[in-house]
Amino acid sequence: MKLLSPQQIHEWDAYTIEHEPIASIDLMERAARRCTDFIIEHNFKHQQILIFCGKGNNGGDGLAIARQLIEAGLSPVVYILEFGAKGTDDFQTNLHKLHQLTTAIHFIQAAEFFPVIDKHKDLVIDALFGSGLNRPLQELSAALVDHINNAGVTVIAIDVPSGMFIDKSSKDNIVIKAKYTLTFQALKLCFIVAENAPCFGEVHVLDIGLINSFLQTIKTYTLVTKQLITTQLIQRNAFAHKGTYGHALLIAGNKGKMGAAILAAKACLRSGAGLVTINTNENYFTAVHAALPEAMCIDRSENIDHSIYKSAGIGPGIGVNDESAIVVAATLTQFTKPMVIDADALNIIAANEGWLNNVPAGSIITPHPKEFERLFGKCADDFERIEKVMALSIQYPFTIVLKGHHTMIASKGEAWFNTTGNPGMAKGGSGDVLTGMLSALLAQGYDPLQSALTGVYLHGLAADIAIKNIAQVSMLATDIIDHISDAILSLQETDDTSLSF
Ligand SMILES: NC(=O)C1=CN([C@@H]2O[C@H](COP(=O)(O)OP(=O)(O)OC[C@H]3O[C@@H](n4cnc5c(N)ncnc54)[C@H](OP(=O)(O)O)[C@@H]3O)[C@@H](O)[C@H]2O)[C@H](O)CC1
Ligand SMILES: [K+]
Repeated sequence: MKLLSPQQIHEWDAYTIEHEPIASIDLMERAARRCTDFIIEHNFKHQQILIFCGKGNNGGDGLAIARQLIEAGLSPVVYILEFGAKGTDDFQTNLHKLHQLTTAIHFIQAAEFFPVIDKHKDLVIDALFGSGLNRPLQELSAALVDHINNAGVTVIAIDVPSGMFIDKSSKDNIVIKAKYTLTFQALKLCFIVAENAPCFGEVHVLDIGLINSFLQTIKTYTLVTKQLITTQLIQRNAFAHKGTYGHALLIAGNKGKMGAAILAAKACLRSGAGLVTINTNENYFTAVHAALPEAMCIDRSENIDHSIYKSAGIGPGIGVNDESAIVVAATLTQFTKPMVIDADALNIIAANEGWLNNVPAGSIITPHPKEFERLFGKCADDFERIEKVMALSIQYPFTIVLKGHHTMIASKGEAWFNTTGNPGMAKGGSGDVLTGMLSALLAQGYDPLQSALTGVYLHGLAADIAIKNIAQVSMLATDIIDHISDAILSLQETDDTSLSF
């Protein structure tokens, strides 16, 4: 599934109108019908539905919803934000139809016409502005959105909360705070970024029958879904032995942080690496062997024969200190195969100018936003960060995994956003698990981008499976590891639950 810009959405609309073919007004009717069905099915216990409409097609949707609700026996009241200009053709057609059914249509020309909103009795449908928003809300429209937000009422936003841009930052702007957003046909970038989360609430993607073949021609961000991942899986060979699936080296752990190394190593083995060796201080070998007998250890002060390892993961729990910096510098220059670089290894690279240029081609770096900032500087907002990641993925020969609720994976100017995972993962150790998983996939011969997409997806999926039986607040990184196998097994099932959002 792809994340389209407003222009691409508009073109998709036009493509469907021409090729289905369907009249634009009928497409609006279909979109409105999906929203009306949602409202009726959810059986909101509110006594009064207030529908706020602009005069574009988003407002047209609102008018069509009002009519369909009346036809279903409800009595919504419609408020139209009046700027003096005529509405779009489909808006006007729907206004005309609505006038035949009700007189409860009010025009708002000034703040004195704002209705009193009772949060206990009213349900608000926000159809003021949709994908046609081209500037921040100001004056009357901003005052109306403030008025709705201040009422603390349940709001259902149609397509997008009014005031929210689809593909650029709306930070510090006035935006509707919706409890539900009913967006048409596909997710949009605005629902992927954390900065918009307080405004979009629960996002439901409603299928309005736009023609999917249009998407084949579109180059844009893609969502990582089950379908994408299952097509990339490498099947195990019946004649395989432990050497077939690679030996992963994990340069991880240090005094007080051996847990990071053990988590990474266990995740690495659970994700299919044939052999795992942890490079750490000799003093901690016993801890590793007690917790994970399947893992081997080599001492950090020894010279490493890099040739025997198919992949390396460096960073979890190594600490930012001179000894670790020496290991990072040596590994960057001597380990010529793809590696996963995480945590303190990233912090060490960030603190040493020019080291980023030594990262071997085909590697994967996995910063969270703070580590990203240390490496590449501050960004004003989430959208600027996404653009920066895109530019960096062209500039550098490595894959960037920017961790977050919808982890972004970028390589060579193309980017994907993950769809699995949950807030239970916001706990120490989750990142170490991911490093182990990615190292395992590289060791098995997945290419770096495939490893990043598959590893990130499975990591989130394992956590999603874990919370079926564990409260999100109680989930541990170990629980993610314990469900990696279930996640892999579930890829063999045919239903595609990953598309739900
Ligand atoms: N495939 C689909 O997704 C479908 C979408 N539908 C719905 O259509 C809207 C998009 O409708 P559109 O008419 O293009 O745009 P809006 O309704 O969002 O906006 C209308 C006009 O409002 C003006 N505008 C923009 N920003 C502001 C602002 N800050 N303040 C005041 N006015 C603003 C602008 O006109 P200007 O001439 O003033 O620049 C907009 O053109 C989509 O979101 C869906 O809800 C279809 O119903 C079905 C298919
Ligand atoms: K809206």
